[in-house]
Amino acid sequence: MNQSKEQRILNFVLQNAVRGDPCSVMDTIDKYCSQKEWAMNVGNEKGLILDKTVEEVNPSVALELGTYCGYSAVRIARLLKAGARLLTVEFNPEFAAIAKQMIEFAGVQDKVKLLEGPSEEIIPQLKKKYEVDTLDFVFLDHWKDRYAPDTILLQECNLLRKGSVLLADNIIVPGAPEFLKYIRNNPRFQCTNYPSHLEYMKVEDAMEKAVFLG
Ligand SMILES: O=C(NCCCOCn1ccc2cnccc21)c1cc(-c2ccc(F)cc2)cc(O)c1O
Ligand SMILES: [Mg+2]
Repeated sequence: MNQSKEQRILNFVLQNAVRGDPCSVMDTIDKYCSQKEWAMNVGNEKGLILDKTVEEVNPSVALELGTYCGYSAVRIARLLKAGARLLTVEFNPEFAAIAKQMIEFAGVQDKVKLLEGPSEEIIPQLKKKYEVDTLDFVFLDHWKDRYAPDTILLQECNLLRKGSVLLADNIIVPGAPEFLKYIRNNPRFQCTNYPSHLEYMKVEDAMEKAVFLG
């Protein structure tokens, strides 16, 4: 049975990247997806915005919604301090299996917990089942129409504290209009927009940072 694009990306990494070297894994994925097959990794341009935000927050507990092949999980985990952890949620079992191998090859598996399932089921489990108190950082990169409802759900589950930082991908393409409307009109969030480009393309995109004010 012929391979999926995600399997081809993983194979290219296994054959060309340096095991245990997260930057080598990121660069190899970016090389494949810019030269051979486009894929929806956050990429290096928006990835630098993600890096700066993670370094600024220096989270002890981070959540990612939308693992895909594990590119941004590796990107985030490589910057985490000793003892800090990333919980990353993937809905698609095939993608989760690819991401697990990607994360292990990069050598960041001790910092990453990959959770399979829909965000609306997993978010309410974070406190009790996954021993989370509050989240310092949340990267939203899953279904764009889930950004707003999941931001509301995070608040309802008391998972945000004063200063928690949300960073959302794809504000322009594919777009998250309901999220923008919700977050920019909400006095409990301080928002910042970061213009950029769609991964591997000359198409405009942007990220939105939202700091929870408590
Ligand atoms: O669609 C995108 N991402 C989402 C994947 C499914 O996520 C589903 N999913 C993952 C966890 C999870 C948890 N609960 C529910 C659903 C959950 C996405 C799409 C594009 C894109 C841009 C231009 C195009 F022409 C075509 C596509 C770019 C991106 O950067 C993206 O992130
Ligand atoms: Mg994205």
